[in-house]
Amino acid sequence: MARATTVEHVTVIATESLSKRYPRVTALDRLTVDITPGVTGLVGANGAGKSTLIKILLGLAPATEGRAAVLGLDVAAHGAEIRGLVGYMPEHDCLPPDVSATEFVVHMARMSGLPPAAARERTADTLRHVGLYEERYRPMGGYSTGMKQRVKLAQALVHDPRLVLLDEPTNGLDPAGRDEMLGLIRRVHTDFGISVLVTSHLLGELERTSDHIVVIDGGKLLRASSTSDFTQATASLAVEVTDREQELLAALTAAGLTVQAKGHLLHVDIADDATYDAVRDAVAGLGVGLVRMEQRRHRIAELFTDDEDLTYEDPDAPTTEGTAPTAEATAPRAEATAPTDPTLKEGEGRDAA
Ligand SMILES: Nc1ncnc2c1ncn2[C@@H]1O[C@H](COP(=O)(O)OP(=O)(O)OP(=O)(O)O)[C@@H](O)[C@H]1O
Repeated sequence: MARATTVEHVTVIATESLSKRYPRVTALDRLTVDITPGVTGLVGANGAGKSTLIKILLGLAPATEGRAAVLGLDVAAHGAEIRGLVGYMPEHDCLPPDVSATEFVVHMARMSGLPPAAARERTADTLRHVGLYEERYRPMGGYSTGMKQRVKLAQALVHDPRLVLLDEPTNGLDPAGRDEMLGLIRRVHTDFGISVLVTSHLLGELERTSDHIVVIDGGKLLRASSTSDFTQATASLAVEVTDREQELLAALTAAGLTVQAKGHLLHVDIADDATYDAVRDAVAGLGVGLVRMEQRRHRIAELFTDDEDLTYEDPDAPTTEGTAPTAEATAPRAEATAPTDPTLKEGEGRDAA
C-alpha cells in the first residue's frame, strides 16, 4: 500500500478497509487503522477479531479484502520479511514439555537466522530480561503458567525485532502475575525501543500499559486514540461518607464548591488542589467517616454504555478513612467489563472479563 511505504517512520502498522470473512462469520469488517510506535493495546471481547488481525499482519492468513502493511511492508507480498522483523507471542500454549527454556529459545533464535553463538548469547540475555534465568535449564513441562508466558515472550524477543505482536499475554495469570507481565511488556518498549501491539479482553490492564488503545468489536473499529484521551479526567470528585450526606452537601456548597448528589455519592467539581482539602475539612467538621474520595474519569467502559453517569465502582479500590487521598488512592483502578459482541453465537467461547 503506497501510503504505508511513505509513512514508514510514523506508522508501524497500517490497515485499510481490511476484511476477513469465514463462511459463517465476518472476523474483520473493513478495518482501517494506523498504529504508531510505542505500546498499543488492542482490546475487544473474545471473538472480536484480534487474533485474526495478528495472523493477517504476520502474513499467516490472507485477508478477504483490503490491505495491510507492517513496518511499511505489504503483508500480502512480504510475509517472510515481516516475520523476520516482527516477534509474535501466540495466545495458546505451544511449548514442548520435555525441552528446557534455553533449548527452546535458542532453537527459535536459530530459526530466525541467528548464528549459533549469537543465538545462545541472545537467549541468555532475553531469558534474564523476562526473569527466567535461574530456571532456564529445567524442562518446561514443570513450569507454572506465568513461567510459560515468559518463555513465550522471550522467544518473541530473541531475534531483536522492531515490533512484537503479543496475543493475550496475561491469559491464565493471577493478578500479581498479570502486573509483572504488564511491567515486562512496558519495558520491552522503554528499555529496547521495540514497538508493541498487545491484545486483551480486559480493558483495564491495557489502559495502564499502553500509549494508544484500539478498540474493536465484531471485527469493526470502535475507537482508536491515545490512552490519555480515553481516560481524560472529568474534573469531578466522587465522595462517599458513612452518613449525613445532605449536611455535607450543604457544608461544601457553603464553602463555595459545586456539588451534586448522585445516590449515596456526592460529585464535587474540582477547581484546584484546594478542593481536596475543603472536602477533608468539611468531613472532619461534621465528624463523619470518609469512605471514599476519588477522581472520576472517562473510562474505556463508557464506550460501551450510554449511561452518562457511569461511575466506576471497584470493590478492590483502596478506601480512605478521614484522610485526604494519596495520588495512588485517587488514581483510576481499572477492571471493566468487555464489550458485547453481537456477532458471537450463543455458546461460543467468551471468558468472563
Ligand atoms: N479459522 C477460522 N474459521 C472460521 N471462523 C474463524 C476462524 N478463526 C476465527 N474465526 C472466527 O472469527 C471470529 C474472530 O476470531 P478471533 O480469534 O480473531 O477473535 P479474538 O478477538 O482473537 O478472540 P479470542 O481471544 O477468543 O481468540 C470469531 O467469531 C471466530 O470464531
